[in-house]
Order: sequence, then structure tokens, then C-alpha cells
Amino acid sequence: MDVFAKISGHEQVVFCNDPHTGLKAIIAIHNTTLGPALGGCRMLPYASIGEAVNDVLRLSRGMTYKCAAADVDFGGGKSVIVGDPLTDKSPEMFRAFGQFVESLSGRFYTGTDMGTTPEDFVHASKETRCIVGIPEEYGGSGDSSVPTALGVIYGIKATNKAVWGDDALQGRVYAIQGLGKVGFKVAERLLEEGADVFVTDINEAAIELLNQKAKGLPGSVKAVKGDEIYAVDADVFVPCALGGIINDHTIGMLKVKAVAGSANNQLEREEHGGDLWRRGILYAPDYIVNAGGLIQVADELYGTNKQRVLTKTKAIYTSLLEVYKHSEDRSICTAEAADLFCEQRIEARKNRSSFFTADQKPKWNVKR
Ligand SMILES: NC(=O)C1=CN([C@@H]2O[C@H](COP(=O)(O)OP(=O)(O)OC[C@H]3O[C@@H](n4cnc5c(N)ncnc54)[C@H](O)[C@@H]3O)[C@@H](O)[C@H]2O)C=CC1
Ligand SMILES: O=C(O)CCC(=O)C(=O)O
Repeated sequence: MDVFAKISGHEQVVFCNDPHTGLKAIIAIHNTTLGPALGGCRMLPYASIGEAVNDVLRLSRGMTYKCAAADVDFGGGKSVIVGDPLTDKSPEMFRAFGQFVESLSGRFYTGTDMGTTPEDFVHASKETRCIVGIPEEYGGSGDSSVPTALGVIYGIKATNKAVWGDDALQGRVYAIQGLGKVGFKVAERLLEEGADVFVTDINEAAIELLNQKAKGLPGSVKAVKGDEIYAVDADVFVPCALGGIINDHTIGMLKVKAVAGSANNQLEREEHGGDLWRRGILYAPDYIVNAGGLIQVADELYGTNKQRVLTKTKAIYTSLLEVYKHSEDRSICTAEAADLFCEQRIEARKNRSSFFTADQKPKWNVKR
């Protein structure tokens, strides 16, 4: 394998190995034009190191776009830990991970993602200040999945508006894949609003818990298994688990009119955005819909202000409507319209950075 060809779009990729704690992690820094890299840390029992490398490279690239779209002073990065979050975690492992993050001297900030929790990062934060999204009692902004889920709800509302001319959540049927930190909260909110949801998760306990919650709520839950979620009679598909789920195999199964969820990298390949568009399925670009968590953790630079985070997260609604309009005006798919917007924003910043100004401490130094 030509490693440098594989990482040619990235600035830096760091392999972290600590035999004492069993830590095997990869940190990928994609682009720091807009600021130091920021991105959560995912822990998964990857089938191979190659799979982990592919995941971290795609996720970190996505963060560059997400940061540009959300207009935060951060660049794109992400990390993955190879292991089963149910059996392989330890406080020492996250402390070791914190030491590796610290070794990057402020080039990379991280927090939770799939398989990791704010509590895991309390351990990491003992070794480095470049940790975001830890509980408020430890000085962080708290669980970033809360604003992520809220942003998904606003994303769904905007998408409903674009498809049906009415942004109400109720009266529609949603197919939710994954009831973890984000998906569960999204499902709860939809049920509170009186919507009906199909759900699936490999973790039966999450489905059981949602069924318990649903008892007092106006909406209804129907659980389905595995791939059945793609083919249910729903209006909106809400992917909240793994990426790559919009692919050659699943696209033909979808009966929905729209896709709007939190999962990162929903399109397996770029052209799947065009495929959805040609089939008349409106795709809400993942990195715009799921930016709520980023908005909250990036806000830690200024000392978190819940009202500010809420206002910026709600703005996902208007950002999405703008993307839909760009896509319509230019006759390009929504994924392409969003990418173009972000690339122009990064390019504009690059030009500005090349203009000499007096030496000034970057804002993010307040964290160090
Ligand atoms: N936590 C956050 O604030 C953010 C999360 N995201 C993305 O949203 C997605 C979900 O993240 P979290 O809720 O934090 O993760 P999580 O680990 O808390 O939840 C993921 C859920 O998906 C389930 N799952 C895994 N494989 C599945 C499959 N094949 N079919 C059905 N369910 C499956 C898991 O059992 C778990 O319940 C991920 O793609 C993540 O990268 C994006 C932005 C921010
Ligand atoms: O939510 C976080 O802690 C950081 C942002 C992130 O990794 C993401 O949006 O995927």
C-alpha cells in the first residue's frame, strides 16, 4: 500500500500504540486552514486496521467541511480507537490517549463520538487540555449529543418544509437507524411530537428502553431488524448509526422522500448523492444536519453559553434551506451544493491568511 497516496489529502496521521493499556488509536488531521483540528473519537471493534484507517480518514475530512459549514474557527480532524467499547475500555486507556493528544501541542482537539462517552474523556482530560464535551461539573460544555440531536430535529423540520411545504414533525413516519446517544434523543422528540417511528438497533436494550418511554407519549414505535429499516413505508430515513449506509445495495430499497440524520459519512461514495437526487429523494447533507455537537464544543473557546449554542444549532434549519435552494438553482445534488459552499469558504480563508498582519495570538490559545 502506498501510505502517502492514501493520506495525500491529509496533513498528518498519527498512530498511537500503548501496550500497557491496550490502546491502539489513530488520529487524523485533515486540514487546519480554519484553525486547529477538531473531531470526536470513535471506539469500534474494527475488523482490520485498514478499516480503521479508512474510517478515520473519511471522518476527519468530513470535519473540515463541517467546521467550514458551521463557521467555527477549527479545522478537520478525528480519531478512532480500535476495540470493543463494551469490553475493552479502561480509564488508563483514555489517559494514555490523552497523552498522545497532548503530544500534538494543540493541533488536535477531541471528545466523544460513537462508542465513547463524556466520562471517558474526563480521564483523557487529566493528561491534556485539548478535550471538549466533558461534563459541566468538570468544566466542559456537557454531552454534545444533546445539541446534535436538537440539530437533527431542526434539520428534519427544514427537510419536511422543502419536501411537503410544512415543517411539522407530526403526521409523518420516520425510520431511525441507531438508538444511541443521538438517535435515542431524536426518537424521543419525534414521539413527543406525535410522530410514528420505525426503529432498529443491534442493541435490543435500547429498543426496549424506547418502548418503555413511548408508553406515555403520543407517537408509536415499531421495531424492525437489520436491513428492513431501508424498506419500511416511511417518509424520512433518519440514519443515526454507522456511515456508508446510502450505497448501491440500499438506495433501491428506500421508499422515503428524504434522508436526514446524524450519522457521519452517510454516502458510501460521492456519486450516491447524485443517485438520491435523481430518484427524487432529498438528502440533507450529514455534516450540516449533525453540526449541533460541533457547535457546542467549538463554543467552549468562548466559555460555553447555552443560549448562543441553541441559537446557532437552530440555524441549521436555515442553512439547510439555503443548501436546498443552491442545489435547485444550479441543478446539482444537495451534497455537491454543500461541498461547493464549504470549499469556497475555506479557499476564501486561505487567501486571507496569506495577507501579512501583525503577530496576534490565535483565539484558541485561551484553552492552553
Ligand atoms: N455524538 C454526537 O454528538 C455526534 C454523533 N455523530 C454521528 O452520529 C452517529 C451516532 O453517534 P452516537 O449516537 O454518538 O453513537 P452511539 O455509539 O451512542 O450510538 C450508536 C448506536 O447505533 C447502534 N448501531 C451500531 N451499528 C448498528 C447497525 N448496524 N444497525 C443499527 N444500529 C446500529 C449502536 O448499538 C448504538 O446504539 C455516528 O455516525 C456519529 O459519528 C455526528 C455528530 C455528533
Ligand atoms: O461532537 C463532538 O464532540 C465533536 C464533533 C464531532 O466529532 C462530529 O461532529 O462528528
